[in-house]
Amino acid sequence: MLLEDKVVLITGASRGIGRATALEAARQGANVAINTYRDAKAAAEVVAEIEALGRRAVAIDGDVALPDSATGFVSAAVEAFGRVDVFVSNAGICPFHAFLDMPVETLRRTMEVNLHGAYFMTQAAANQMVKQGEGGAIVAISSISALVGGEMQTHYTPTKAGVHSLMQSCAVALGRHGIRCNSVLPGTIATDINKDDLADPAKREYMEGRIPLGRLGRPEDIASVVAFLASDMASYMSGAALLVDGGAFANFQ
Ligand SMILES: NC(=O)C1=CN([C@@H]2O[C@H](COP(=O)(O)OP(=O)(O)OC[C@H]3O[C@@H](n4cnc5c(N)ncnc54)[C@H](OP(=O)(O)O)[C@@H]3O)[C@@H](O)[C@H]2O)C=CC1
Ligand SMILES: C[C@H](O)[C@@H]1OC(=O)[C@H](O)[C@@H]1O
Repeated sequence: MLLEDKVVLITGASRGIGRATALEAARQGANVAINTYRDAKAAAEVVAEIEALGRRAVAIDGDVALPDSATGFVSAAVEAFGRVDVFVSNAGICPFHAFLDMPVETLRRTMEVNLHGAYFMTQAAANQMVKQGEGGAIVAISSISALVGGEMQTHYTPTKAGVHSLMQSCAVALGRHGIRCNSVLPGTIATDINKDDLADPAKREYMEGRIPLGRLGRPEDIASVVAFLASDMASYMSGAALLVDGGAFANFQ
């Protein structure tokens, strides 16, 4: 097992990639603290699924856009499990919208959840790891969108480039403490975040057609890579970005 007896914290773990990552961490032997936001029922289900795998879990409610949610999440996790070994910054939103009439509030909220949220949470987790003095691993879910644009994602793609950049700078800032910081760049993974966008059969077919492996990603495709980066198997990786997209980025023509 890659994460035996580690304490793993994950934001936005009620569903999608966060949920799959929480379950994979438990399968790999970790006890898991999940941050959730609006869906207490889904949070309770994830906790029950982790417990069914024989590991311990707690769910802590909080909007990642608020600095207090970060300190609250980390202190609740430490209260439950005594320490933090791995932090996964996953929570994110992507309300598709055109550029020319982007509502200010949509731009602001996307920046605050995706980028400020990753910043506050990473900072709180890192402070706990530094206090423990035994290093740690931080993995942020960035995106293929850190590298390429999207017509309806002008507010979103900069946050994903920012998350990747945050991990690079944190790798520099935290290396002396033995804390590794890396990002994962998923391609198109079928989750609720793009359910409406991909409900258009033409858009779905186009996106699938871009992928050499011939299918959209599944949350589990990302969870296994996060587990690897969080584990000692990746002990000399820091400041790196792993693209997990079925080959989509490489497919120019
Ligand atoms: N799916 C994809 O194709 C890709 C996704 N990503 C990134 O992966 C991450 C996860 O997305 P994905 O699983 O697809 O999407 P989902 O919509 O399935 O899940 C998003 C999760 O984030 C949580 N969340 C949203 N806002 C907040 C908030 N303010 N505070 C705390 N939690 C919040 C949601 O909680 P709640 O249930 O309460 O709303 C939910 O658990 C995102 O950062 C996304 O940008 C990157 C590349 C591709
Ligand atoms: C929400 C998008 O469908 C998804 O998220 C990303 O980061 C990529 O742009 C994916 O296509």
